[in-house]
Amino acid sequence: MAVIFAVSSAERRIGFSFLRRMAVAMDIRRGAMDNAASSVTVQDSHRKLKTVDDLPEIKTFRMLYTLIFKGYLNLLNKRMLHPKDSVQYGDVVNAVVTDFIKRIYYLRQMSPTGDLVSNMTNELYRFSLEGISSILFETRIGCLEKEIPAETQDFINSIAQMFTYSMPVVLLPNWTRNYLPFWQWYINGWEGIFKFGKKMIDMKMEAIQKRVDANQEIAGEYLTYLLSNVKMSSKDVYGSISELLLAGVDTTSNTMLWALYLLSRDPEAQEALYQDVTRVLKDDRIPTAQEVNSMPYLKAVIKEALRMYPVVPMNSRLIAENEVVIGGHFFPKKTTFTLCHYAISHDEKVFPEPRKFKPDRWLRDGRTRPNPFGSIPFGFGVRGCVGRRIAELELHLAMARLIKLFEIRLDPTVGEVQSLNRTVLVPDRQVNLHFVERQKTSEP
Ligand code: HEM
Repeated sequence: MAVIFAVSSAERRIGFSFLRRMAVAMDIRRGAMDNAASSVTVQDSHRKLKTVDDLPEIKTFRMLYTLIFKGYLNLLNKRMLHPKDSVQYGDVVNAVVTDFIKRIYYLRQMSPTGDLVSNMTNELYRFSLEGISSILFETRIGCLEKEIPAETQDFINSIAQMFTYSMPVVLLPNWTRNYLPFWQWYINGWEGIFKFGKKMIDMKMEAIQKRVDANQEIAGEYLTYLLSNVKMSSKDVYGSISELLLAGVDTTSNTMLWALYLLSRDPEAQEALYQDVTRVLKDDRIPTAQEVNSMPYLKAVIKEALRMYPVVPMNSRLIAENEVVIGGHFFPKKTTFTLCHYAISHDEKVFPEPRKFKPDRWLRDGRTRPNPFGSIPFGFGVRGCVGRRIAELELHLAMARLIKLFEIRLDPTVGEVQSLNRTVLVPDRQVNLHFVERQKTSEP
């Protein structure tokens, strides 16, 4: 039995319920729950304060809902959700991985031991932001350069500012906004994010227009597709790109961090991963997105890291229309269910030895595999994660190349890392890793 937190917004009271984990997961699969997410509550509370148009973050929520109700999400999904679509971003992601590896070499050289990279959270954040920006904006923004361009640094600071103050903004009563500075700092963060996003999108629009004027073919990936698709207004493009940008950075970077941390403590798993990758990549070639499909252990490592540290540890569903009985408990209409992915994916009935890193449990080699709904780190259904395939592509391509080049060892000063829930699951301390080079290769 897991503790699943159920909030009844209809009766404006909070209740706790003991539910069977799988019962809730199964109901999501059957689509018993509505598709609205919990952010509605935040939207409603903001709406009381000012009109929707006055507030940048309301615009974001509203745009997300517009995207869903106008069917735009399908448009975004079309370009992202399916493995065959995400494959087209393989080269873009690989170019970012190349620069990330260059940076790892540079940082190692600068370290006293010649192989240490400190503060991996920070380095992986740069990697993820560069990765998702290069997909969304179709241009590089310089996060992996030795000196980050000032404009990009402002953008990074704005994201941090918005996240830092989102907590006090949600927790404090609305009247405090006139007296305390948090609300304004939070809004300023959003403004910085939109300013950067808008500039990137406008630049792309200008380039597309020039090509149209010159009767040239329009070539490009994600943004070009959205901008040249008549169904979507530029305002909706600004909103959706900003949303994707925010959702795609901390999630991917922290998952990569947990996977590297787990591997650094498990030389056997690391060796199995090395064998899996080198079996496919016999020379110094860069793996393609398709080749990753022939690396089952690599995929299993990422699945297991997401099971142990589901980076989005909770997500919600609102049952809007019907009352339901789950696990013998009655829930009225308009009950918001918050699923605790962390509790679900540590159920020992589904995952024996749940606290042990065992990528093998995911292998399709004849063994009984866990119930696929035992771990659903990307959520499920129409409101499941839009960026799943992009995230997996980034994680798989980066991990394959890192493990081929280096043996990863945890710096002994780090100790046992605990996870903290800060909306995403983050480490409770700075994680430093030694990247011990395996052999000389043609990588920089
Ligand atoms: C390891 C990486 C990631 C994990 C574990 C993750 C997990 C999740 C989860 C659990 C949800 C809620 C799903 C639900 O309610 O059923 C979600 C939603 C979402 N994710 Fe991700 N995510 C990741 C990476 C990304 C990336 C890279 C992007 C962007 C490219 C992205 C974009 C989104 C968006 C836009 C939503 C909202 C979808 C909606 O509300 O309909 N995510 N993600």
